[in-house]
Amino acid sequence: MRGLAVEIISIWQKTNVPGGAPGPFLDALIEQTLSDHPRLSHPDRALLRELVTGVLRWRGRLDYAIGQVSHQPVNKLHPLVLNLLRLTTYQLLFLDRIPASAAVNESVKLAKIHRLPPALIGFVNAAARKLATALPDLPLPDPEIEPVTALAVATSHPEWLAARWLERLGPEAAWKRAQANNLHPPLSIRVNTALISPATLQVVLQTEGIATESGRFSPVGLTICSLKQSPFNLPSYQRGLWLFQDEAAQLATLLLQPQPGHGILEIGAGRGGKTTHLAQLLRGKGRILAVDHSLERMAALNRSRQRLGLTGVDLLLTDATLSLPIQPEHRFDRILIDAPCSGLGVLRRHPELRWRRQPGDLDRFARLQAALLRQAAPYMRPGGLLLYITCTTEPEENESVMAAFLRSHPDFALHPGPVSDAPEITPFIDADGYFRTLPERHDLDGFFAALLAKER
Ligand SMILES: C[S@@+](CC[C@H](N)C(=O)[O-])C[C@H]1O[C@@H](n2cnc3c(N)ncnc32)[C@H](O)[C@@H]1O
Repeated sequence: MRGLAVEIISIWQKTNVPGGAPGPFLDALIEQTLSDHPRLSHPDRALLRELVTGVLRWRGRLDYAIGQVSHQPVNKLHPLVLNLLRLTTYQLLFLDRIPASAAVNESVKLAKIHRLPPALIGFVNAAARKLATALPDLPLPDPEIEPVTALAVATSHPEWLAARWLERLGPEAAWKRAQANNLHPPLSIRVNTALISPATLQVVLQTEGIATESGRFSPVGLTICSLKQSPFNLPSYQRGLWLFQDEAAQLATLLLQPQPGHGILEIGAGRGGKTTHLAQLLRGKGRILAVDHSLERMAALNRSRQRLGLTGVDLLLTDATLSLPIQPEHRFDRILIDAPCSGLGVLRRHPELRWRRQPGDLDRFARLQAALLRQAAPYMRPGGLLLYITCTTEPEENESVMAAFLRSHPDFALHPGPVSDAPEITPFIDADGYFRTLPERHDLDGFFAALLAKER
């Protein structure tokens, strides 16, 4: 298991260099490995996930500890040696069910299996032993003396993010934000209300051995209490009764208030988390044109709509920053821009993203988001609604993009007042009229949404 974990971590690191072309998602690498090893037991599968995501979540803290016992700087260590030591340190710090001696011996065994030269095997052995002895008393940087480094190391975030949040939010809120990013998110699912009600699905899941609770915020959400088997083999999943989705995403979609019979344009449909929700709300009446430039994601959306038994969705594979292949006079009742973004609001769900992102990414995404809005806006009918959603907490991709769009599109305005179709949204609308969910405040993914109305 540990060998597979190190392999996945090493592949992710090699293919996701900050500033380089985007590589495969960590989730996809884990899923691929699991499907290549179908005989792994459920506990082994769970352990593999925990080791891989745990090491990448805590990489900053682990590297700090390794740096304290290594005579070489961490960034100069052989990549495999570093990943073996990260795995060992993670086990020593966070997994008390694995004895320290076993964690140390395992790292040496893996170094030998990978045929590292004897000097490097010796280095792994010595460093792992030192870590096992030193870790319990290893002091962390003092927040009074080095506030940025202290936050970055203790909560395992890159220094640029720690510095940015300390400056913008102040120390208390910055620490809460960073700590919340290291908690495991609840297992939230969305009920396919085209086929079943939330209450009935709870009963069905109970018969399958899965206890659930009602969604805390979303009227179509349930929370799985604990999962001791692969959820994807459950009959209820295969019959399309539900899908995994954070409640923040469910709430954000409700803002658009689609009505049966509506024509909806969705830019950035991806794997269709929100497309399929919109299709549920249309109740088979109306059409959604789901646009994305990723063939792999459109294929996943296609599979998802089939599994969920939803109709009325047309797929358009195109780069939506360029002029859209839609009749110029065509108008939609609703437009959803589910914008590509830095994902800094979903670090608890995708902990590895924090090492992938760089400060310059925020402006790069803002330009992309502005281009998508610019191309879609002319297709809005007067009196219609446009919803802009991101899963980032950073103003460059949220408020600034909206302010610039509203300046250049005076026929659009922020939708005033409460959302009549979805009263559960109201507590998440801030004083500026934006929808916002925060991991540290709501135990939800960090989403931002702005609902814009086009004048009649
Ligand atoms: C936030 S994700 C979509 C999530 C998805 N809507 C869901 O709810 O599951 C943003 C999507 O924008 C797509 N995208 C990024 N740049 C694009 C472009 N230039 N044209 C079209 N789609 C783009 C990405 O492929 C990605 O699927």
